[in-house]
Amino acid sequence: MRSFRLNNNTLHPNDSLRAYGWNAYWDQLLSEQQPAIRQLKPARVVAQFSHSYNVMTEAGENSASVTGKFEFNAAKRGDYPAVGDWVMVERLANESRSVIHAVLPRRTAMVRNAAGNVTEDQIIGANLDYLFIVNALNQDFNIRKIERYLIAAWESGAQPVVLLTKADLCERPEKFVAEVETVAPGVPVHFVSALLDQGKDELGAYLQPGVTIGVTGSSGVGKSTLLNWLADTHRQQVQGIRENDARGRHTTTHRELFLLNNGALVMDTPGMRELQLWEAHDGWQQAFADIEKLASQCRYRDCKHEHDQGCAVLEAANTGSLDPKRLANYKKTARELARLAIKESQSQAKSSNRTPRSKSGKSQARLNKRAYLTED
Ligand SMILES: Nc1nc2c(ncn2[C@@H]2O[C@H](COP(=O)(O)OP(=O)(O)OP(=O)(O)O)[C@@H](O)[C@H]2O)c(=O)[nH]1
Ligand SMILES: [Zn+2]
Repeated sequence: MRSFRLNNNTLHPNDSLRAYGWNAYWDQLLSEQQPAIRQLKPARVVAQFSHSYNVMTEAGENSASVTGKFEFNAAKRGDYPAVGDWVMVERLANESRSVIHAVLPRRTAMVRNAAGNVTEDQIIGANLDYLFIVNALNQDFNIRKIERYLIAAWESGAQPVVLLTKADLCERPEKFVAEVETVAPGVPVHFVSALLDQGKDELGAYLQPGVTIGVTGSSGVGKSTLLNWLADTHRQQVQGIRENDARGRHTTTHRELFLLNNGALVMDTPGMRELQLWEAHDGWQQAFADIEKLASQCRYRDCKHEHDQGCAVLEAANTGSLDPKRLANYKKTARELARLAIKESQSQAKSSNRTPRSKSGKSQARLNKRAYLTED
Protein backbone atom coordinates (compact mmCIF):
# COMPACT_ATOMS: atom_id res chain seq x y z
CA MET A 1 0.00 0.00 0.00
CA ARG A 2 1.35 3.41 -0.91
CA SER A 3 1.53 5.93 1.77
CA PHE A 4 1.67 9.70 1.57
CA ARG A 5 2.71 12.15 4.20
CA LEU A 6 1.49 15.67 4.54
CA ASN A 7 4.92 16.82 5.60
CA ASN A 8 5.89 19.51 3.10
CA ASN A 9 9.42 18.33 2.56
CA THR A 10 8.98 14.67 1.85
CA LEU A 11 7.15 14.92 -1.47
CA HIS A 12 8.75 15.57 -4.81
CA PRO A 13 7.16 18.79 -6.14
CA ASN A 14 4.87 17.26 -8.70
CA ASP A 15 4.17 14.21 -6.60
CA SER A 16 2.56 16.53 -4.17
CA LEU A 17 0.03 17.79 -6.70
CA ARG A 18 -0.54 14.35 -8.21
CA ALA A 19 -1.19 12.92 -4.78
CA TYR A 20 -3.90 15.55 -4.50
CA GLY A 21 -5.52 14.56 -7.78
CA TRP A 22 -3.71 16.52 -10.49
CA ASN A 23 -3.68 14.43 -13.68
CA ALA A 24 -3.71 14.58 -17.48
CA TYR A 25 -7.19 16.12 -17.47
CA TRP A 26 -5.88 19.14 -15.54
CA ASP A 27 -2.70 19.31 -17.64
CA GLN A 28 -4.93 19.64 -20.69
CA LEU A 29 -7.26 22.15 -19.07
CA LEU A 30 -4.35 24.27 -17.93
CA SER A 31 -2.85 24.27 -21.41
CA GLU A 32 -6.10 25.83 -22.67
CA GLN A 33 -5.90 28.78 -20.27
CA GLN A 34 -4.63 32.29 -20.97
CA PRO A 35 -0.86 32.79 -20.66
CA ALA A 36 -1.39 35.03 -17.62
CA ILE A 37 -3.05 32.09 -15.86
CA ARG A 38 -0.60 29.49 -17.13
CA GLN A 39 2.38 31.29 -15.63
CA LEU A 40 0.90 30.81 -12.16
CA LYS A 41 1.18 27.62 -10.10
CA PRO A 42 -1.64 25.16 -9.64
CA ALA A 43 -2.70 24.26 -6.10
CA ARG A 44 -5.66 22.43 -4.61
CA VAL A 45 -7.91 23.90 -1.95
CA VAL A 46 -7.84 21.49 0.99
CA ALA A 47 -9.53 23.58 3.66
CA GLN A 48 -11.78 26.58 3.80
CA PHE A 49 -12.04 29.10 6.63
CA SER A 50 -14.12 32.21 6.87
CA HIS A 51 -11.59 34.46 5.14
CA SER A 52 -8.84 32.19 3.95
CA TYR A 53 -7.95 28.81 2.59
CA ASN A 54 -5.35 26.14 2.89
CA VAL A 55 -4.03 25.02 -0.45
CA MET A 56 -1.73 22.15 -1.38
CA THR A 57 0.95 23.53 -3.67
CA GLU A 58 3.78 21.67 -5.35
CA ALA A 59 5.91 22.72 -2.39
CA GLY A 60 3.52 21.68 0.34
CA GLU A 61 0.60 23.18 2.19
CA ASN A 62 0.16 26.97 2.24
CA SER A 63 -2.38 29.29 3.67
CA ALA A 64 -3.94 31.40 0.94
CA SER A 65 -6.36 34.17 0.16
CA VAL A 66 -7.77 35.62 -3.05
CA THR A 67 -6.46 38.79 -4.66
CA GLY A 68 -8.36 42.07 -4.50
CA LYS A 69 -8.96 41.79 -8.22
CA PHE A 70 -10.43 38.33 -7.77
CA GLU A 71 -12.80 39.70 -5.13
CA PHE A 72 -13.77 42.58 -7.40
CA ASN A 73 -14.60 40.23 -10.23
CA ALA A 74 -16.47 37.67 -8.17
CA ALA A 75 -20.15 38.22 -8.84
CA LYS A 76 -21.43 35.52 -6.57
CA ARG A 77 -20.38 33.28 -3.76
CA GLY A 78 -19.95 30.30 -6.07
CA ASP A 79 -17.20 32.16 -7.93
CA TYR A 80 -14.96 31.94 -4.88
CA PRO A 81 -12.69 28.96 -4.35
CA ALA A 82 -14.15 25.98 -2.55
CA VAL A 83 -12.66 22.85 -1.07
CA GLY A 84 -11.61 20.57 -3.90
CA ASP A 85 -11.00 23.39 -6.35
CA TRP A 86 -7.84 23.66 -8.38
CA VAL A 87 -6.70 27.24 -8.13
CA MET A 88 -3.88 29.16 -9.79
CA VAL A 89 -1.63 30.78 -7.23
CA GLU A 90 1.42 32.91 -6.80
CA ARG A 91 3.60 31.58 -4.01
CA LEU A 92 5.08 34.28 -1.83
CA ALA A 93 8.83 33.89 -1.53
CA ASN A 94 10.08 32.56 1.80
CA GLU A 95 6.63 32.27 3.24
CA SER A 96 4.25 29.36 3.35
CA ARG A 97 1.64 31.64 1.89
CA SER A 98 0.03 31.85 -1.55
CA VAL A 99 -2.22 34.30 -3.31
CA ILE A 100 -5.09 32.89 -5.36
CA HIS A 101 -5.61 34.52 -8.74
CA ALA A 102 -8.05 32.17 -10.41
CA VAL A 103 -10.15 29.05 -10.02
CA LEU A 104 -9.79 26.49 -12.79
CA PRO A 105 -13.14 25.50 -14.30
CA ARG A 106 -14.71 22.84 -12.11
CA ARG A 107 -15.10 19.37 -13.49
CA THR A 108 -17.91 18.59 -11.04
CA ALA A 109 -19.49 20.61 -8.26
CA MET A 110 -21.97 20.12 -5.47
CA VAL A 111 -23.76 23.42 -5.12
CA ARG A 112 -25.95 24.74 -2.36
CA ASN A 113 -28.14 27.76 -2.67
CA ALA A 114 -30.66 29.75 -0.74
CA ALA A 115 -33.57 28.93 -3.07
CA GLY A 116 -33.99 31.45 -5.82
CA ASN A 117 -30.97 33.49 -4.90
CA VAL A 118 -28.26 33.15 -7.51
CA THR A 119 -25.75 35.28 -5.64
CA GLU A 120 -25.81 32.94 -2.66
CA ASP A 121 -24.59 29.90 -4.57
CA GLN A 122 -22.22 27.98 -2.41
CA ILE A 123 -19.95 25.22 -3.60
CA ILE A 124 -19.98 22.41 -1.08
CA GLY A 125 -17.42 20.32 -2.84
CA ALA A 126 -15.59 20.78 -6.13
CA ASN A 127 -14.08 18.22 -8.46
CA LEU A 128 -15.47 15.18 -6.69
CA ASP A 129 -15.08 11.95 -8.63
CA TYR A 130 -17.51 10.02 -6.46
CA LEU A 131 -20.22 11.03 -4.06
CA PHE A 132 -20.89 8.49 -1.32
CA ILE A 133 -24.54 8.74 -0.35
CA VAL A 134 -24.70 7.33 3.14
CA ASN A 135 -27.81 5.83 4.69
CA ALA A 136 -27.96 3.61 7.79
CA LEU A 137 -29.45 0.14 8.02
CA ASN A 138 -31.52 0.88 11.08
CA GLN A 139 -34.84 2.69 11.57
CA ASP A 140 -33.30 5.67 9.72
CA PHE A 141 -33.16 3.71 6.46
CA ASN A 142 -35.07 5.83 3.98
CA ILE A 143 -35.19 5.00 0.32
CA ARG A 144 -36.99 8.24 -0.62
CA LYS A 145 -34.14 10.20 0.90
CA ILE A 146 -31.64 8.23 -1.16
CA GLU A 147 -33.63 9.09 -4.27
CA ARG A 148 -33.38 12.78 -3.42
CA TYR A 149 -29.64 12.64 -2.80
CA LEU A 150 -29.21 10.83 -6.11
CA ILE A 151 -30.72 13.76 -7.97
CA ALA A 152 -28.16 16.12 -6.47
CA ALA A 153 -25.35 13.65 -7.08
CA TRP A 154 -26.17 13.24 -10.76
CA GLU A 155 -26.55 16.97 -11.08
CA SER A 156 -23.12 17.57 -9.58
CA GLY A 157 -21.41 15.47 -12.20
CA ALA A 158 -19.87 13.13 -9.61
CA GLN A 159 -20.59 9.41 -9.85
CA PRO A 160 -22.94 8.46 -7.00
CA VAL A 161 -22.33 5.40 -4.84
CA VAL A 162 -24.81 4.38 -2.17
CA LEU A 163 -23.30 3.15 1.09
CA LEU A 164 -25.56 1.44 3.57
CA THR A 165 -23.88 1.73 6.95
CA LYS A 166 -24.40 -0.06 10.30
CA ALA A 167 -24.96 -3.39 8.55
CA ASP A 168 -24.38 -5.03 11.93
CA LEU A 169 -27.79 -3.72 13.02
CA CYS A 170 -29.55 -5.50 10.21
CA GLU A 171 -30.31 -9.19 9.64
CA ARG A 172 -30.20 -9.23 5.87
CA PRO A 173 -28.38 -6.21 4.45
CA GLU A 174 -28.45 -7.84 0.98
CA LYS A 175 -32.21 -7.35 0.90
CA PHE A 176 -31.78 -3.60 1.38
CA VAL A 177 -29.07 -3.43 -1.23
CA ALA A 178 -31.44 -5.02 -3.73
CA GLU A 179 -34.18 -2.59 -2.75
CA VAL A 180 -31.92 0.42 -3.27
CA GLU A 181 -30.72 -0.98 -6.58
CA THR A 182 -34.26 -0.86 -7.94
CA VAL A 183 -34.44 2.91 -7.34
CA ALA A 184 -30.87 3.69 -8.31
CA PRO A 185 -30.37 2.77 -11.95
CA GLY A 186 -26.68 2.73 -12.80
CA VAL A 187 -25.57 3.29 -9.21
CA PRO A 188 -23.40 0.85 -7.24
CA VAL A 189 -24.80 -0.01 -3.80
CA HIS A 190 -22.73 -1.45 -0.95
CA PHE A 191 -23.27 -2.24 2.70
CA VAL A 192 -20.62 -1.75 5.36
CA SER A 193 -20.16 -1.97 9.09
CA ALA A 194 -17.47 0.20 10.61
CA LEU A 195 -18.19 -1.46 13.95
CA LEU A 196 -17.38 -4.94 12.63
CA ASP A 197 -14.84 -3.70 10.08
CA GLN A 198 -16.84 -5.22 7.22
CA GLY A 199 -17.13 -4.17 3.60
CA LYS A 200 -14.02 -2.04 3.26
CA ASP A 201 -12.56 -4.21 0.50
CA GLU A 202 -15.49 -3.50 -1.79
CA LEU A 203 -14.80 0.21 -1.47
CA GLY A 204 -11.25 -0.31 -2.70
CA ALA A 205 -12.49 0.27 -6.25
CA TYR A 206 -13.24 3.90 -5.36
CA LEU A 207 -10.50 4.55 -2.83
CA GLN A 208 -7.75 4.90 -5.39
CA PRO A 209 -4.78 7.27 -5.33
CA GLY A 210 -5.73 10.74 -6.54
CA VAL A 211 -9.45 9.99 -6.57
CA THR A 212 -11.65 12.49 -4.74
CA ILE A 213 -14.69 11.30 -2.81
CA GLY A 214 -17.36 13.37 -1.11
CA VAL A 215 -19.40 11.86 1.70
CA THR A 216 -22.96 12.95 2.30
CA GLY A 217 -26.03 11.81 4.20
CA SER A 218 -28.27 12.83 7.07
CA SER A 219 -27.00 13.45 10.55
CA GLY A 220 -26.33 10.28 12.49
CA VAL A 221 -26.01 7.88 9.57
CA GLY A 222 -22.37 7.33 10.45
CA LYS A 223 -20.41 9.61 8.13
CA SER A 224 -17.74 10.61 10.64
CA THR A 225 -17.34 7.03 11.79
CA LEU A 226 -17.05 5.93 8.17
CA LEU A 227 -14.38 8.52 7.42
CA ASN A 228 -12.34 7.58 10.46
CA TRP A 229 -12.67 3.92 9.61
CA LEU A 230 -11.59 4.50 6.01
CA ALA A 231 -8.78 6.76 7.15
CA ASP A 232 -7.38 4.20 9.56
CA THR A 233 -4.81 5.98 11.64
CA HIS A 234 -3.82 8.49 9.03
CA ARG A 235 -6.46 11.00 9.92
CA GLN A 236 -5.17 11.03 13.46
CA GLN A 237 -1.79 11.99 12.06
CA VAL A 238 -3.32 14.82 10.11
CA GLN A 239 -4.98 16.09 13.22
CA GLY A 240 -1.71 15.74 15.09
CA ILE A 241 0.00 17.97 12.59
CA ARG A 242 -2.78 20.48 12.78
CA GLU A 243 -2.70 20.56 16.55
CA ASN A 244 0.87 21.81 16.42
CA ASP A 245 0.05 24.53 14.01
CA ALA A 246 0.67 27.92 15.52
CA ARG A 247 -2.08 29.56 13.53
CA GLY A 248 -4.64 27.44 15.29
CA ARG A 249 -6.26 26.63 12.02
CA HIS A 250 -8.11 23.62 13.39
CA THR A 251 -10.61 25.87 15.11
CA THR A 252 -12.50 27.51 12.28
CA THR A 253 -12.52 25.08 9.42
CA HIS A 254 -15.71 24.48 7.48
CA ARG A 255 -14.73 21.70 5.15
CA GLU A 256 -11.61 19.77 4.45
CA LEU A 257 -10.10 17.41 2.00
CA PHE A 258 -8.22 14.54 3.64
CA LEU A 259 -5.60 12.37 2.06
CA LEU A 260 -6.06 8.77 3.17
CA ASN A 261 -3.06 6.50 3.51
CA ASN A 262 -4.14 4.53 0.45
CA GLY A 263 -3.86 7.74 -1.59
CA ALA A 264 -7.58 8.54 -1.98
CA LEU A 265 -8.91 11.95 -1.02
CA VAL A 266 -12.05 12.25 1.02
CA MET A 267 -14.06 15.32 1.73
CA ASP A 268 -15.60 15.89 5.03
CA THR A 269 -18.80 17.87 4.49
CA PRO A 270 -20.01 18.45 8.04
CA GLY A 271 -22.32 21.28 7.02
CA MET A 272 -24.12 19.36 4.35
CA ARG A 273 -27.01 17.53 5.77
CA GLU A 274 -30.38 17.47 4.15
CA LEU A 275 -31.41 17.88 0.62
CA GLN A 276 -34.19 20.37 0.40
CA LEU A 277 -34.72 21.91 -2.97
CA TRP A 278 -32.85 21.99 -6.18
CA GLU A 279 -33.01 23.07 -9.73
CA ALA A 280 -31.60 19.96 -11.19
CA HIS A 281 -33.67 18.85 -14.10
CA ASP A 282 -30.95 16.70 -15.67
CA GLY A 283 -30.11 15.10 -12.36
CA TRP A 284 -33.79 14.44 -11.72
CA GLN A 285 -34.21 12.77 -15.11
CA GLN A 286 -31.18 10.63 -14.48
CA ALA A 287 -32.23 9.65 -10.97
CA PHE A 288 -35.59 8.54 -12.34
CA ALA A 289 -34.32 7.20 -15.66
CA ASP A 290 -36.58 4.13 -15.37
CA ILE A 291 -39.72 6.26 -15.06
CA GLU A 292 -38.56 8.61 -17.80
CA LYS A 293 -38.20 5.61 -20.07
CA LEU A 294 -41.72 4.44 -19.24
CA ALA A 295 -43.02 7.98 -19.79
CA SER A 296 -41.69 7.95 -23.32
CA GLN A 297 -44.16 5.16 -23.99
CA CYS A 298 -47.23 7.06 -22.72
CA ARG A 299 -49.81 7.72 -25.43
CA TYR A 300 -49.72 11.49 -24.91
CA ARG A 301 -46.44 13.26 -25.02
CA ASP A 302 -47.44 15.70 -22.25
CA CYS A 303 -48.91 12.88 -20.10
CA LYS A 304 -48.97 13.88 -16.43
CA HIS A 305 -49.30 10.25 -15.38
CA GLU A 306 -52.48 11.07 -13.45
CA HIS A 307 -55.06 9.23 -15.57
CA ASP A 308 -54.90 5.73 -16.91
CA GLN A 309 -55.59 6.56 -20.57
CA GLY A 310 -52.60 5.09 -22.36
CA CYS A 311 -50.27 5.98 -19.49
CA ALA A 312 -47.36 3.54 -19.40
CA VAL A 313 -46.17 4.87 -16.05
CA LEU A 314 -49.46 4.28 -14.25
CA GLU A 315 -49.76 0.91 -15.88
CA ALA A 316 -46.37 -0.06 -14.46
CA ALA A 317 -47.44 1.20 -11.05
CA ASN A 318 -50.71 -0.72 -11.24
CA THR A 319 -49.11 -3.97 -12.31
CA GLY A 320 -46.46 -3.71 -9.62
CA SER A 321 -43.38 -3.30 -11.80
CA LEU A 322 -43.01 0.27 -10.52
CA ASP A 323 -43.28 1.04 -6.81
CA PRO A 324 -46.11 3.59 -6.36
CA LYS A 325 -44.02 5.26 -3.63
CA ARG A 326 -41.21 5.82 -6.11
CA LEU A 327 -43.72 7.28 -8.54
CA ALA A 328 -45.03 9.56 -5.79
CA ASN A 329 -41.50 10.79 -5.08
CA TYR A 330 -40.94 11.34 -8.79
CA LYS A 331 -43.99 13.57 -8.94
CA LYS A 332 -43.24 15.32 -5.68
CA THR A 333 -39.71 16.21 -6.73
CA ALA A 334 -41.01 17.31 -10.14
CA ARG A 335 -43.41 19.72 -8.39
CA GLU A 336 -40.56 21.07 -6.25
CA LEU A 337 -38.49 21.66 -9.37
CA ALA A 338 -41.37 23.47 -11.05
CA ARG A 339 -41.97 25.66 -7.98
CA LEU A 340 -38.31 26.48 -7.79
CA ALA A 341 -38.15 27.37 -11.47
CA ILE A 342 -40.88 29.95 -10.89
CA LYS A 343 -39.11 31.36 -7.85
CA GLU A 344 -35.87 31.45 -9.77
CA SER A 345 -37.30 33.35 -12.72
CA GLN A 346 -38.91 35.84 -10.34
CA SER A 347 -35.67 36.44 -8.53
CA GLN A 348 -33.78 36.72 -11.81
CA ALA A 349 -36.25 39.32 -13.03
CA LYS A 350 -35.66 41.26 -9.83
CA SER A 351 -31.90 41.16 -10.05
CA SER A 352 -31.53 41.34 -13.81
CA ASN A 353 -29.52 44.55 -13.54
CA ARG A 354 -26.93 42.69 -11.50
CA THR A 355 -26.59 39.59 -13.59
CA PRO A 356 -23.34 37.80 -12.78
CA ARG A 357 -20.50 38.38 -15.21
CA SER A 358 -20.14 35.25 -17.21
CA LYS A 359 -16.84 33.49 -17.32
CA SER A 360 -15.44 31.21 -19.94
CA GLY A 361 -14.93 27.55 -19.14
CA LYS A 362 -16.84 24.36 -19.58
CA SER A 363 -17.90 24.14 -15.99
CA GLN A 364 -20.02 27.24 -16.15
CA ALA A 365 -22.83 25.48 -17.95
CA ARG A 366 -22.93 22.91 -15.23
CA LEU A 367 -22.70 25.46 -12.48
CA ASN A 368 -25.63 27.32 -13.86
CA LYS A 369 -27.65 24.34 -12.84
CA ARG A 370 -27.90 24.20 -9.14
CA ALA A 371 -28.55 21.48 -6.64
CA TYR A 372 -29.95 22.93 -3.48
CA LEU A 373 -28.97 21.68 -0.11
CA THR A 374 -29.67 22.92 3.32
CA GLU A 375 -28.10 22.40 6.70
CA ASP A 376 -29.70 20.71 9.67
N1 LIG B 1 -23.90 -0.26 15.14
C1 LIG B 1 -23.18 0.63 14.45
N2 LIG B 1 -23.19 1.92 14.82
C2 LIG B 1 -22.47 2.79 14.09
C3 LIG B 1 -21.72 2.40 12.97
N3 LIG B 1 -21.14 3.49 12.43
C4 LIG B 1 -21.52 4.53 13.21
N4 LIG B 1 -22.33 4.13 14.22
C5 LIG B 1 -22.91 4.94 15.28
O1 LIG B 1 -23.85 5.87 14.74
C6 LIG B 1 -23.81 7.09 15.48
C7 LIG B 1 -23.63 8.26 14.55
O2 LIG B 1 -22.36 8.14 13.92
P1 LIG B 1 -21.60 9.40 13.32
O3 LIG B 1 -20.42 8.86 12.61
O4 LIG B 1 -21.37 10.43 14.35
O5 LIG B 1 -22.68 9.92 12.29
P2 LIG B 1 -22.61 11.21 11.35
O6 LIG B 1 -23.34 10.86 10.12
O7 LIG B 1 -21.21 11.67 11.20
O8 LIG B 1 -23.43 12.24 12.18
P3 LIG B 1 -23.30 13.84 12.17
O9 LIG B 1 -21.92 14.15 12.70
O10 LIG B 1 -24.40 14.30 13.08
O11 LIG B 1 -23.49 14.24 10.75
C8 LIG B 1 -22.68 6.94 16.49
O12 LIG B 1 -23.24 6.60 17.74
C9 LIG B 1 -21.86 5.80 15.95
O13 LIG B 1 -21.19 5.07 16.94
C10 LIG B 1 -21.70 1.00 12.63
O14 LIG B 1 -21.10 0.54 11.66
N5 LIG B 1 -22.47 0.18 13.39
ZN1 LIG C 1 -48.10 8.77 -18.47
